[in-house]
Amino acid sequence: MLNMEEKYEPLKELGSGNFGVARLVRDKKTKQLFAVKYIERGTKIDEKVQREIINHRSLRHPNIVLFREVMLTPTHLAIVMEYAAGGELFERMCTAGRFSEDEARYFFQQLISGVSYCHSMEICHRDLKLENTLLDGNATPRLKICDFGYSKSGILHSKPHSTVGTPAYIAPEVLSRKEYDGKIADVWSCGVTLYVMLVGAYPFEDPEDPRDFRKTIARIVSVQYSIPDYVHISSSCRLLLSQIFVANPSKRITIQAIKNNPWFLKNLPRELKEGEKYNYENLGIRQSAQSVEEITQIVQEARIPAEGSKVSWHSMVGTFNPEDDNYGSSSADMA
Ligand SMILES: Nc1ncnc2c1ncn2[C@@H]1O[C@H](COP(=O)(O)OP(=O)(O)OP(=O)(O)O)[C@@H](O)[C@H]1O
Repeated sequence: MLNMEEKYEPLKELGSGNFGVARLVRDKKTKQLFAVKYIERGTKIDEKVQREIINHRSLRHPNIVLFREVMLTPTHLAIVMEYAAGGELFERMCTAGRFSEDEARYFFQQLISGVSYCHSMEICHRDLKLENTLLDGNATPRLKICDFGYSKSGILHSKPHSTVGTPAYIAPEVLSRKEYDGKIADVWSCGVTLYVMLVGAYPFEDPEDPRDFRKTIARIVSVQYSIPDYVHISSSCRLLLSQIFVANPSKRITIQAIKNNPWFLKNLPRELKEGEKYNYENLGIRQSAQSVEEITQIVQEARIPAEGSKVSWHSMVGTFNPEDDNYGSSSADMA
């Protein structure tokens, strides 16, 4: 079996996250491009990493970055996945300032399509946000949900109760520290994503004091948001936002109801309509041939620190501290 260096040629760095770096590589045989996330071997490879990989592996949908395989390098665990050449949707929105309603709907439809699929596989994402959605390289870009670091499977894992996610995107019930339904909490985060695309700002942040986490929390819990006068949003879109931003999860609109909402259905691309099958084989991308057992074995092996490396005692994931007003928009595990 080929090792990482024999199989893939490294091309450039794509960026770095909490866990490590991501690189663009080319399959030496097929010449196809892939993105690889490298996580240092040793204590950084924990249950969460394993969960991310196993959950990601089971998903196969045009709006979800496709998992390909995991490999070991002498120093890192390498997660090979579909390369999204269009970069982060967040960057695109920052460049545009905000999106028109039609543009926002175009991306929102794809987001909901991907999330709905995840939920049908009994996986909730728990960290949906603009920064975790990438775009492919097409002229009419396709949205790709990535980063399953906080995902939970209803089959493999217990019901979520820990406060994870990114403050600006967190649903009220997630803040309560009681058990919650991860799928319904995902709906709220999709609503925040839609608002951010339309307005170019976070719905529950005080524009005068955006970094004051306590204020944001208070506004989330009391569902206090408004749409600035200078932003034109149709009444049907406002209605949908108001149906998503409902504090009581049992009264919040469901993904299924969003998919039947008139605003959502406008200009819905054919391929997103129920029943349309998307064929990855046409793109020449084959999904992972690795079994769950093989992946588990590789991940277990990656838990052993690389020879000669210093043992890292702390995981790189910082514990969220509400006292720290520099939380920014990055994800944090607040359990
Ligand atoms: N499949 C991919 N295709 C293209 N670019 C990617 C892909 N996956 C990640 N990237 C880019 O690589 C960078 C690092 O990604 P990574 O997932 O390691 O961290 P992150 O998402 O920024 O943060 P974290 O995982 O810590 O929340 C990001 O800027 C992201 O845009």
